[in-house]
Amino acid sequence: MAFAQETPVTRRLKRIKHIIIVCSGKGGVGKSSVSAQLALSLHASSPTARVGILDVDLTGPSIPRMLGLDGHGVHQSSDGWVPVYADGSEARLACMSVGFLLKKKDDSVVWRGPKKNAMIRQFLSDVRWGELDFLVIDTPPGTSDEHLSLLEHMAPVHDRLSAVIVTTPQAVALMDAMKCLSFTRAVNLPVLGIVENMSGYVCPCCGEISNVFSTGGGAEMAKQEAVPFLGSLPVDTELVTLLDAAEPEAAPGTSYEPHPAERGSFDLLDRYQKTPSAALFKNVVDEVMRTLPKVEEGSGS
Ligand SMILES: Nc1ncnc2c1ncn2[C@@H]1O[C@H](COP(=O)(O)OP(=O)(O)OP(=O)(O)O)[C@@H](O)[C@H]1O
Ligand code: SF4
Repeated sequence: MAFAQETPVTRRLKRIKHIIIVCSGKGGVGKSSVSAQLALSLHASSPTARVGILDVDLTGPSIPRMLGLDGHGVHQSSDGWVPVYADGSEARLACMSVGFLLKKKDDSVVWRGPKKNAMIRQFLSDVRWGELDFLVIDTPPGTSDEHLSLLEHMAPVHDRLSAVIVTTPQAVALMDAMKCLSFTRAVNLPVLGIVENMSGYVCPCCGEISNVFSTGGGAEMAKQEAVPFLGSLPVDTELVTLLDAAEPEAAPGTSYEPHPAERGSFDLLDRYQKTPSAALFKNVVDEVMRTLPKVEEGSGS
């Protein structure tokens, strides 16, 4: 697609087919883990899928840890920032996060709006994503400056944008998810669907899913608001063990000292596929694939 006026942002984004913004009304409902799983599952959906994940949760970047990429840094090439690849030399799962710019992973980011806006513009204009089928964007909880900056900078590619809303089944989370949905309507951002996370509990012994608390609120909300329901994901202890403890792999007999340009070599992709969550998330991806053409067609009209 040609743009009326090519800008540094459109120059990068024109080679990205679909951009999925992951939002939640409330913190801690699993937005980052859903973003990470969406990227991992889209990557696994085809041997040629090219996926990027951009973490714009600037004050709480958790994507590097979840993908086992903590400790990596950003490498500057003559053509911009090189993302860190979570799948090693295959280079089909590219990741960029403010976490890669911090000297220490526990450093905090205390920035005002203009600095956050500049960082987001730089992520969109300077990262050498190359051709991507999907770019998944993990955003901060609620509706923030970061969301507005993203939408402003990506206005020329608005017809490729859509949102996934993550909620948990509890009433308070659903109320906040409703606010998130109102925001997407106010800014004319098409919604791919709602994911209900932490819906039930997978027994680590037998894999049976028990409904410890209420479930089904996300599906009900989707029905009432006439948006697609993408699926329910239970609390999965295997997933926590994998994503929360993900550490970069050290070569045998060495300590891990990543070079900024080094690519990830972590076997997280294979291990994720063996969790109960991966099988359930495949249904979410199937729904995403079904909904995406309808949503994008609608946004272009
Ligand atoms: N389905 C799940 N099963 C088990 N643990 C989960 C699940 N979803 C998320 N978690 C865990 O819950 C915690 C919070 O998840 P996550 O960081 O994804 O939430 P968030 O909504 O992005 O939070 P924040 O508000 O900090 O951005 C993490 O430790 C994560 O591993
Ligand atoms: S779900 Fe089955 S294995 Fe798990 S605790 Fe209950 S009875 Fe035991």
